[in-house]
Amino acid sequence: YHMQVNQQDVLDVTMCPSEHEVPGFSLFNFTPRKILWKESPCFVIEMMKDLGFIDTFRIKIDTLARFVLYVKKGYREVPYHNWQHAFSVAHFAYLALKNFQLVEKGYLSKLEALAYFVSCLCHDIDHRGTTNSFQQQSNSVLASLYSSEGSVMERHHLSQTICTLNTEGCNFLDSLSHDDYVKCLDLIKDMILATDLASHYKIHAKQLNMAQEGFNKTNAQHRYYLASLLMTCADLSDQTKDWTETKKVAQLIYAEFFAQGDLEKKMGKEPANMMDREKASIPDHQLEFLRQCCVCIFKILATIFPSAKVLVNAIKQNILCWESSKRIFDKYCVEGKTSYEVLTSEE
Ligand SMILES: Cc1nc2ccc(C(=O)N[C@]34C[C@H]5C[C@H](C[C@H](C5)C3)C4)cc2n2c(-c3ccccc3Cl)nnc12
Ligand SMILES: [Mg+2]
Ligand SMILES: [Zn+2]
Repeated sequence: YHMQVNQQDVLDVTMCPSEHEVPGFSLFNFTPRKILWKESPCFVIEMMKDLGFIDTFRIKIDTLARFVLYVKKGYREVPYHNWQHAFSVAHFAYLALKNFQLVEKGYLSKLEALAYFVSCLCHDIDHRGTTNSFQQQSNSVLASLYSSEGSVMERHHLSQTICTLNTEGCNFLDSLSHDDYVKCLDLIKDMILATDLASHYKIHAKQLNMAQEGFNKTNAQHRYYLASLLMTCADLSDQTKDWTETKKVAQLIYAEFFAQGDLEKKMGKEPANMMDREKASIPDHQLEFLRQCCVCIFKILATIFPSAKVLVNAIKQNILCWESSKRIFDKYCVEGKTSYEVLTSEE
């Protein structure tokens, strides 16, 4: 683990001009993918300053800058699960913290808010663009390490996060009290493991129940369900943006899925339909995913935070767009094009 981040890079980030006043930056319809890759580390620092973390936790900026640069280097150049995804997920955490006033209204403690933001930034570190089931199928090193506990990739992302914190000059949490430090790492563990979508499906009913009963701040289970919900919403936040963004993100996700499918075919394995570029019907699969998974999760969020209603509406809008683009897909697919060719062709 000897990737070097040079001192000049660290200085550039610590000196980032605070006039990063990008109009609409803290609104739900802002698309963080438009932030320049080179400037993104500065924006991470700006968001943490704006959220009050620097003062509350006496964070040294140059240590934080080095941590952020190592985390950014820790992401691979895969189509979807790259640094840009991490940055966009952390940006949603920033939006949620500000717009739902999660700390001000007592939903999260300041320490939980810090853990939430950091977990979003780190939740997919060193992702290879392949799924947990692929780790088992291919008997990867990560599977041999973690498959007995499940959530193979997520356990690896957590391990990479801890390793980065323990890298020389990167532990920006070292001014926390011992108890707060242990508590923070515990929270980061729960939050990163919560991003395994298979785990989300297991607690979805309980989260719905919690929202209907009414969130109880003194109930530890409720706090755990809310933290998990906030992680899943951040991870899926691309789906709450406008159609152009949603379509662009779908191209990246399926580029990853189909690359895995191609690999599985080479390994003599039969890929799942959603991974097979010859069989997948992208609009159908996306309509199912948005209707079965996304809308439900953001409706629970909107039950607790009424201002999240706009996010549910954005997803419903994207469902309509997938339905109308499905008609176009069906026409072209009759002519023998695969749905990926249609998705990536300029309309
Ligand atoms: C737009 C969009 N579509 C997506 C369609 C499908 C799936 C997906 O993993 N489905 C499942 C379906 C069942 C039960 C579990 C395990 C497996 C079997 C595979 C989940 C994810 C999708 N996804 C994600 C995303 C979120 C978290 C981790 C990885 C990813 Cl890729 N982020 N955006 C999207
Ligand atoms: Mg993940
Ligand atoms: Zn993710």
